[in-house]
Amino acid sequence: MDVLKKKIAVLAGDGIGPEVCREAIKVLEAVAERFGHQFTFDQQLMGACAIDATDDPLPAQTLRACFEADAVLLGAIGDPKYDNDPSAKVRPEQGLLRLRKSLGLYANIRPVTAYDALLAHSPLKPERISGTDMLIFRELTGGIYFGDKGRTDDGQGAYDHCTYSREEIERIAHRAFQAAETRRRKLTLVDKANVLETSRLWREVVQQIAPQYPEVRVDYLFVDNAAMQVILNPKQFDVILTENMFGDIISDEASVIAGSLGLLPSASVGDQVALFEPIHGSYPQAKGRGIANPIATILSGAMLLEHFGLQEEADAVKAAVQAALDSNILTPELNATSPCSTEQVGNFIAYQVAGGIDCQMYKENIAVGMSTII
Ligand SMILES: NC(=O)C1=CN([C@@H]2O[C@H](COP(=O)(O)OP(=O)(O)OC[C@H]3O[C@@H](n4cnc5c(N)ncnc54)[C@H](O)[C@@H]3O)[C@@H](O)[C@H]2O)C=CC1
Ligand SMILES: CC(C)CC(=O)C(=O)O
Ligand SMILES: [Mg+2]
Repeated sequence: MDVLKKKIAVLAGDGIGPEVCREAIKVLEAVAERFGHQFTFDQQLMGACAIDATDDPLPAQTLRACFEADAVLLGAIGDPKYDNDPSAKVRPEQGLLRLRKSLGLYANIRPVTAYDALLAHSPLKPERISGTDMLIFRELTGGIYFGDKGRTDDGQGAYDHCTYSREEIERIAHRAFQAAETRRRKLTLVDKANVLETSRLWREVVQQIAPQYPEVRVDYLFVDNAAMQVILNPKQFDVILTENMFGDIISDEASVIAGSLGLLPSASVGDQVALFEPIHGSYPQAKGRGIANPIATILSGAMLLEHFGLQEEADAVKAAVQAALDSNILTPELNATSPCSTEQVGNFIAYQVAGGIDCQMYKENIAVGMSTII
């Protein structure tokens, strides 16, 4: 087989970003070794670390590297020094939003799975969440996050405008319908059409597109009800389609079904280079402590492999993650009694991908302090 050569731009970012990216890269390197591919990783600055180095959260060099890459792997950005300073004019999140816009990443796809091995870790009743398998299509380059924002002239008020064009809705709606066709053929549009004009446009466009996908059953939920239904009866959902802010909120909420925010990956796609990132943020409280769960980023790596058309390789990563879950090789938020570190979880998954390892032996190695066996 020909050697597949791919260049991956890595924007590790802030907080736990570099720690979780390190483990995802380790796993992708194990994939390359086992399957005979060549992946090169081009590390670039974005977020608070980029502001520190260049005064710009998305330096031109970083953007150029993304355009020159076959895919982008992102950790997370954000730092409390900006979160706690509402007057800061330059902010890490501006880099992320500008990146999404510049790369045209209009569809953010967030799978939510209830793993049998973790059912007991969710605060939700196992029988309610068992078997959950939903795919959230979050619009990523429009809506209120990108509208005009500012303070009123008297300085006593503020505004954030929410706008959507028909075209912005159509392009992600088609992707969501196409995904639903390959799954359980149900699409739920989450909006606030009883109040918001933008939501009424979303309904109008989805109703117009729906006849092109006759096998897909469409239903509509207001976002407040959806927020409740997602945890009350998550199994009712197949594909959820929604706008930017609602998707941001609903997907963090849905991570409670999986058991941890540190488990949910995502793919952001558009017409150019695609980007893969965990749905969580920079979790600054965990920075440098080795407690961050790397699985969301590792699974984002699996989505990256699928994007390259490497299904067998992606399946190998998912199987290795499953082995970690089944063997309780997990970070402290999911395993309080015998927790593993970020690095140990990454090592185990990479080792599994590279050729397998006996789980019991690995646990014994961890117990005697051999944290780096790969
Ligand atoms: N895509 C991105 O880069 C995002 C960046 N942010 C930024 O991240 C910073 C922190 O924001 P927060 O609201 O605290 O959200 P966050 O997602 O960083 O953390 C929220 C909570 O989720 C849990 N968590 C998150 N990641 C985890 C992991 N890998 N393993 C285990 N538990 C994990 C922790 O309990 C944490 O307290 C802010 O500066 C924010 O702007 C927030 C969301 C997304
Ligand atoms: C800057 C935010 C929009 C990041 C975030 O919360 C996300 O993408 O999920
Ligand atoms: Mg979010």
